[in-house]
Amino acid sequence: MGEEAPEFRVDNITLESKDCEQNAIDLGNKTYVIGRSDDDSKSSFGIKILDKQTQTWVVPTVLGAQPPTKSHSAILINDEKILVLEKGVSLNDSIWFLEIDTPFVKQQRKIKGGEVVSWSKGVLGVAEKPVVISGPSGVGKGTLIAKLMKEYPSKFGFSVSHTTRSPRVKETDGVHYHFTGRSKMEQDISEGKFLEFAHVHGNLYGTSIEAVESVTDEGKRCILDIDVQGARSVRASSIEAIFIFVCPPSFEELEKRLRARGTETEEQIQKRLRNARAELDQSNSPGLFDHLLVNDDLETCYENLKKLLSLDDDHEDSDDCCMKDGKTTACYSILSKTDSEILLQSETNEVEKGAASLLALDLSSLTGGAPGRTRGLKIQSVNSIDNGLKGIR
Ligand SMILES: Nc1ncnc2c1ncn2[C@@H]1O[C@H](COP(=O)(O)OP(=O)(O)OP(=O)(O)O)[C@@H](O)[C@H]1O
Ligand SMILES: Nc1nc2c(ncn2[C@@H]2O[C@H](COP(=O)(O)O)[C@@H](O)[C@H]2O)c(=O)[nH]1
Repeated sequence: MGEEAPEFRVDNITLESKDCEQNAIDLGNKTYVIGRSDDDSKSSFGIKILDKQTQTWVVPTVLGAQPPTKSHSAILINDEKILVLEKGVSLNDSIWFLEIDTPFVKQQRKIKGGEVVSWSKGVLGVAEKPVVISGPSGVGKGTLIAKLMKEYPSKFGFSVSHTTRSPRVKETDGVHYHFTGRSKMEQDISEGKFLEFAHVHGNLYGTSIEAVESVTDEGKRCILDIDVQGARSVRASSIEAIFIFVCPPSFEELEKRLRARGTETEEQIQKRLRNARAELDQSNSPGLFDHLLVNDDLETCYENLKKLLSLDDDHEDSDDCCMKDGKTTACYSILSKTDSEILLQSETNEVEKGAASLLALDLSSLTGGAPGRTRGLKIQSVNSIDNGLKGIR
């Protein structure tokens, strides 16, 4: 429902006063007003949309973790997203994208039946695709993932799922799963906090957006251990991932492993085995899984997994990002934009401390986005203002 527009016009300008800073971004028939004003709650980053034809304001549903409320500069990147750069914080923490018409936002608009926008934090540097591992219960997914995490603790991070099933004896809340009640989980799902969820073996399981984002924020590659329904949902989302299905050498061996694990009752084992047949049938669904791995001998399977993930290659991260170590503390604001780059200008005192005065954010480097982070941001220093502005204006 829209409310009547107040009597002022907005263009691509920053509206600033002592207690209020807002950016107004025009796109087609709409103007997006981003930022906090005097009457907004100080704890939220207000967003309003003006329909210029009807002169009505709409307050959209805002998804995703939002930037802390500080002053910012903003610029339209394309008809799908706006770059919002927070002022006064280090570059690593300052880059945010407000998605206004991405596929995810379009999908959410349909679900929620109203105007929706979504925040997605930018993450600097080369980012590798998340890895989705599926396969029938008892095939050894958890065992393989545990080996990977043990050998490469700084490279991989596990997406800790939520589940309504009870913890097993050796399971810890927050480590193996977030154990939760059904009504709480259903509530969180309805509020859009989950990337995917599914009813599996009689319980509800799901991957929260936060679970994936917290791994990405640590600069690690995210591993998801989810069932085939979950893999399908992630495949249908905007997240680009590698999908691996782990098969048992035989059904008999699968049953043997499940029984030997000793964590399920006979009734639960029977249910998991019934579901295993269906999951194995779906492993060949066209376009779903990128790789099938047979877990016969554990060490052989683990070596094959490492090959799939290129862990046997000695490849280095790309060297062309001046923020490769992600440690810069300099602060920047938006200067200008071309089709391929956005120029960022450092605050004067940062140059004195030796920070690059001008940086170029390569727009072709962006991957991912809501739900989740916008990854792979490539930023290069531009030697001089003259060089930097060549072809920019
Ligand atoms: N290659 C293997 N050979 C023999 N036993 C194995 C092998 N891989 C895993 N196991 C054993 O099989 C059992 C099931 O493994 P695991 O718990 O990792 O399966 P899972 O696929 O994660 O199951 P779930 O989906 O139910 O969580 C464990 O007891 C594990 O030690
Ligand atoms: N769709 C999802 N499936 C999940 C998730 N977390 C785990 N799982 C799958 O559930 C079964 C059973 O797991 P268990 O720990 O009870 O043995 C297994 O296939 C997992 O892959 C999730 O977040 N979403």
